Amino acid sequence: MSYGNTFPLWRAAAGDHWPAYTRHAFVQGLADGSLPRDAFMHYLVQDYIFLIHFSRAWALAVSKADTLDEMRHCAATVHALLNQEMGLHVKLCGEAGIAEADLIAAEERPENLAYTRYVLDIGHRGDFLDLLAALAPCVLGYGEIGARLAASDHAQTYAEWIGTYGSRDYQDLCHEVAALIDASVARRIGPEPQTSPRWGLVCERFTMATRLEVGFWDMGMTP
Ligand SMILES: Cc1ncc(C[n+]2csc(CCO)c2C)c(N)n1
Repeated sequence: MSYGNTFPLWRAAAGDHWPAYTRHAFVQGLADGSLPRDAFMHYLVQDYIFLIHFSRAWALAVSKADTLDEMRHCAATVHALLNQEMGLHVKLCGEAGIAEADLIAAEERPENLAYTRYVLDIGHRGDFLDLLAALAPCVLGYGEIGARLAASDHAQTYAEWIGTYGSRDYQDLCHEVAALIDASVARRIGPEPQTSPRWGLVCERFTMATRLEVGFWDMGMTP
């Protein structure tokens, strides 16, 4: 299973960093239910802050876009993040006795800050495609993880999380983002992107964001 044409190339360019992210011990713990509850709650609190800054990055993509189609897609993502995806965090944290005010007041961990500010920095100094390359591991990595875990014989402990990212809706979104990436590559680099001097740099953005995802899971395991 894969998403589009560009993503498999970027994923291959990331080498061992990709499985270090998608097959991390944190992910294994979600699948078999062995992840300690306090690690999961700590991850969710940090991820709430992560999503705030990620929304800012997608909003930056709206202003970096060249076409209305790109603008519409990115604006819809900002809306979905702020008004839907963060709701899962508020709900799961609420069930554990953590109020939304506590989420907003939580102290951001450096690994979290490093990741989102890296993406924002790439977005500020690069173009739309640079920004998409830095955003892609987040969206498509969770898509891969969700699809794999949902299709496996997973424990019920974290079934809601697995169900969110393994869902048809989320998988459809991943295919849409992959199509957005493919169109953006064709538009900005051309039909043979791998021969362009830009290609290596774009792969670097993707790889660094992948490494920062590994750091985020590591952080999740140390509440
Ligand atoms: C550390 C971390 N990485 C990825 C995601 C997943 N995610 C973040 S934003 C978004 C929607 C579109 O960008 C998705 C799927 C997460 N929640 N936390």
